[in-house]
Amino acid sequence: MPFRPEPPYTHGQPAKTAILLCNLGTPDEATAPAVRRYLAEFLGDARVVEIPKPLWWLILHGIILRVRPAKSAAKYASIWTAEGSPLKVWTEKQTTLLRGFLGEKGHKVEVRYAMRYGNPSIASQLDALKAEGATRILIVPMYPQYSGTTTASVMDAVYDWGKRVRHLPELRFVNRYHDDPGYITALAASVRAHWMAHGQPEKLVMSFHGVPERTLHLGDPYHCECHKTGRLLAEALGLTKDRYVVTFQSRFGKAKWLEPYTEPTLIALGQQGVKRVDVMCPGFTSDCLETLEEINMEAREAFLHAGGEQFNYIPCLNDRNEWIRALADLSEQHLAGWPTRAAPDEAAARDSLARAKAMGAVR
Ligand SMILES: C=CC1=C(C)c2cc3[nH]c(cc4nc(cc5[nH]c(cc1n2)c(C)c5CCC(=O)O)C(CCC(=O)O)=C4C)c(C)c3C=C
Ligand SMILES: [Fe+2]
Ligand SMILES: [Fe+2]
Repeated sequence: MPFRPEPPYTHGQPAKTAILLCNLGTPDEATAPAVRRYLAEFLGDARVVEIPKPLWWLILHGIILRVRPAKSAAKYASIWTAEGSPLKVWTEKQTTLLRGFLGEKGHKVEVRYAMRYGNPSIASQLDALKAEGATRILIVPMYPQYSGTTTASVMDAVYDWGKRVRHLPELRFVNRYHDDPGYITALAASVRAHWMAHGQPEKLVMSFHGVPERTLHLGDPYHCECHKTGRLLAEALGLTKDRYVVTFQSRFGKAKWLEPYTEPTLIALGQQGVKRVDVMCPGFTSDCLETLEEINMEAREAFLHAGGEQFNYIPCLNDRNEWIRALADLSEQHLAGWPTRAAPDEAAARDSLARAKAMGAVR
């Protein structure tokens, strides 16, 4: 792809910092065509499904994209809000709150969000930031636990954008924050607030999104990072090992995924006589289809059918104050030590601009 024209004079300008929060993405509408478009992009990503392309393309386009969109669209319809998909609504809100939070602390930082799949795309938001003069961009994936399937895929999208940009901004990435004290504190505060209102359960189920088990054997740190989050959260809450369990949800396809699976664990707990569970999804920074429908509807029903009596869902971090503060602290830590250039070099700027004008590149 050819490089596109860019403003000729950009050196010597003062550093302008921006933060791009990157989430997974969600369909534009809760309809089968919109879900098909979204799933085609998502499941067409070789980071997400590692089956060799010719075979996977046959399965994806021949079966999955014909069958799944209608079923998934009905599920999306059950959680859709007046403002749109919860994932997008929360991500948007987090962006606004983080911008305000950093502004109040005196930081001149633009904050935007992008979606890895669907809209607004990572490329479109990076284009917009560059057009606004951003010279340093911190990429913050909204995934606390690093996985090749998610975090690395955000990086791919950023690098792909960079391949067609002549004058690249400086880039920094946050790889992980599964053990960040602010993130753990925010999770613990959300559980404590829930317990204040409802008392404590027999078991706290911490359900993380699953990934194929083979990714663990191939070196993906995701499984270990989920367990570390679980352990740190349990420690913060003073829970002994018998009071909580880390599980994995959202299995996709026939392969073995990380175990124990969430729903079968809840069924087993119900059958063993556990009457009350609290379920939370610490790996999801906003509520979405996988938490609101799969956990709070489907898994709830499975537990209650298996003999359980009380199923409490603890919402994701969403717009919690402690979480926005954690995001602000995390951003500050990653922005620290990033040198700002001294005052712009006025002479160089005039000279460069005059040359650009002489060449007819700018008017
Ligand atoms: C939180 C981290 C996530 C990981 C890791 C992850 C891996 C992963 N996901 C799929 C397949 C699907 N996931 C779907 C929805 C979905 N996944 C995440 C997050 C992670 N996925 C979120 C936040 C959501 C919800 C999006 C929303 O719009 O609310 C879906 C689509 C829904 C459906 O059709 O059921 C699929 C499919 C794979 C294969 C995978 C790793 C290999
Ligand atoms: Fe997923
Ligand atoms: Fe699901």
